[in-house]
Amino acid sequence: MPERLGDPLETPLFERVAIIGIGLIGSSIAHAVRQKNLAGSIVAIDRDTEVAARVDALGLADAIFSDVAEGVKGCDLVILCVPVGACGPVAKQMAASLREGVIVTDVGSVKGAVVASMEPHLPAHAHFIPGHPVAGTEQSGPDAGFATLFHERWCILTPAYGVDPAAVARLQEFWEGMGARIEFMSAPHHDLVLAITSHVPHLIAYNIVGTAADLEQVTQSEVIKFSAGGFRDFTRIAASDPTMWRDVFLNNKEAVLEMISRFNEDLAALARAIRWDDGDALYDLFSRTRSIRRSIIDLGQETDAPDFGRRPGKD
Ligand SMILES: NC(=O)C1=CN([C@@H]2O[C@H](COP(=O)(O)OP(=O)(O)OC[C@H]3O[C@@H](n4cnc5c(N)ncnc54)[C@H](O)[C@@H]3O)[C@@H](O)[C@H]2O)C=CC1
Ligand SMILES: O=C(O)C(=O)Cc1ccc(O)cc1
Repeated sequence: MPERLGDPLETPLFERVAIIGIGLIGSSIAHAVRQKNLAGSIVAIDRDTEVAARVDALGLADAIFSDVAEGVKGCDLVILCVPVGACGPVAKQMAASLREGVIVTDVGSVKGAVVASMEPHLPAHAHFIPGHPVAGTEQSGPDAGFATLFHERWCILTPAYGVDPAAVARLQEFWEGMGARIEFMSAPHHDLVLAITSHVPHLIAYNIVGTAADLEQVTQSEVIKFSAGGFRDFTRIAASDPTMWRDVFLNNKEAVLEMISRFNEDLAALARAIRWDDGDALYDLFSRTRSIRRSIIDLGQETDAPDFGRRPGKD
């Protein structure tokens, strides 16, 4: 296995990296870039002045801008870390300021809609390589980030056919420098896979917490008091950022709706098994799902801790 958690690079991979959107993901990238010396300098760009002030206080960047077009000037790597619905407008704002040969990438949880909204704005001299680190937490904002977020996590890249392989290799090296493992796939396939592994699970969490909160026969304090069971894990997921997840669902409609309809069918079959005392059907499914959990742990992709992301020193 290649060394992922090694020493800082002697020579940075990029001269000047612009990170647009300094929330959980943007600040984690900034920490990791610093720690591993992956870029000569870091430019942080965020439209929110309070975020910019925190970035300054935390010392996350060498320069801070609120104007995207100003901030990206002279950068050889530009990473969009904004909610997916903002990617198109941001691409439009920065297009005319992009340096010759720049690599433009993003971290959005949806790929098809991000590509469709960004690509028309980008100049031919930019190498556009969409990306998605499959690593995160329910936290958001510049204080939530940490350098090890991407360690041993997958980062999916979805370059279009014909994109310069040398640019793809450089971006791969960048993510590997932050400890991630790279997988390549098409944008539509990414959106289908993530719909079932991430988007629908978040929707289910939002829904179950909403349903519990609305129950008339159970008080709010009982929901909180007895949430030590499975419900507690759902509340963590349902605490995820509302803007980010609104954008995910509105931008991956087709795949999410397809998975919801499959999910509804399977849920109806479970309800039927309960109604007709079909214990074998329940036992069979629960045994199958238990072995899936065990194989995820065997693959080293999860610990028995409830959190998906790891926040050393923060939990
Ligand atoms: N939160 C998570 O666990 C993960 C999130 N992602 C993706 O990463 C992206 C960012 O997510 P987070 O870091 O969690 O969000 P966040 O809410 O922590 O940070 C987003 C930042 O973008 C800034 N922003 C929004 N619109 C902007 C604009 N037009 N121009 C400049 N700045 C703007 C906001 O002020 C905020 O500081 C999203 O696309 C999300 O889908 C990917 C993997 C995991
Ligand atoms: O906190 C969790 O459990 C997550 O699932 C984090 C996460 C959220 C969105 C992504 O696109 C990738 C990872």
